[in-house]
Amino acid sequence: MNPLVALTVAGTDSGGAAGVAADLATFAALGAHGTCAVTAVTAQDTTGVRAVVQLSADHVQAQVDAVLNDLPVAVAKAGMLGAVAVAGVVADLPPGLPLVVDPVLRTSSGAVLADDALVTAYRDHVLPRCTVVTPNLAEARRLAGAGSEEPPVDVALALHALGPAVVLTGGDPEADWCRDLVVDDRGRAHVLEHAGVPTTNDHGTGCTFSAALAVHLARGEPLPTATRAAQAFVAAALRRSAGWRLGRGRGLVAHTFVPPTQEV
Ligand SMILES: Nc1ncnc2c1ncn2[C@@H]1O[C@H](COP(=O)(O)OP(=O)(O)OP(=O)(O)O)[C@@H](O)[C@H]1O
Ligand SMILES: Cc1ncc(CO)c(N)n1
Repeated sequence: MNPLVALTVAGTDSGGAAGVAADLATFAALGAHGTCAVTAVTAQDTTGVRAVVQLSADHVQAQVDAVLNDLPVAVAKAGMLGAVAVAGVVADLPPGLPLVVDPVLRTSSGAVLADDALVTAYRDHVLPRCTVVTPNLAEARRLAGAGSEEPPVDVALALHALGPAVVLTGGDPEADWCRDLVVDDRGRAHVLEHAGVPTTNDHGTGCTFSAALAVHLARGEPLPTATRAAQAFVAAALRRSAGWRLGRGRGLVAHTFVPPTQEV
């Protein structure tokens, strides 16, 4: 039997925690074959982003075409896009292909990965095309043009009004409970609460979550069920890396699935 094939359109993280590395590791862990179209190459580690080389929209399109013309891709996810023209490539993915968009506007270390023109392109072209968008609250407010006083449910509903279902993620290393707010395709809101894992080794959670969500949706699960499964996948990964002491900055969410072979 063939595995499900998933495509990520995203940037690389040289530290191996976020972006394409997280997506391919997550697809593999869930039994899917991962393919990728790289949008940008970052020089990045646990302390932050040092440099970014943006790939041309033509080259991103060429990677997408190579994959789609050869392999039976069942679902796509988009992470860092980096440029308005690349947002256009994502918006032009074949209309029937389910698409999860994790808007990458700024990293947790503070690097700005999207300017105002790219935010506008997300709002006008990418969100109306995608199946589900998975921003955190700061990203959701920026995409919706909402102020800090607007309640999260209203922000999520404003994004839903642009077209997609929404999972507004609420990861918090200090909270006993994390709350992800789901607005399904019919505009019904569900708060999906789960136990927080007390760890600051959480670099890469957003990418890992949206990649896991894409695989579960492609298997036909309704959005709340797929969200629960993706939450559980991230929580297990966070528990696995909670004791790691790797890097000088914010540590990595685990993408290893067998016990470590060497301690450092
Ligand atoms: N400490 C934690 N314990 C349990 N679940 C967590 C924790 N941190 C994040 N999550 C979960 O991980 C998923 C991704 O959410 P998060 O809010 O971290 O995304 P993000 O802010 O976009 O991540 P990133 O910083 O990688 O961009 C959500 O389901 C969230 O609840
Ligand atoms: C390449 C890349 N994509 C996404 C994120 C989001 O955290 C990141 N830090 N780097």
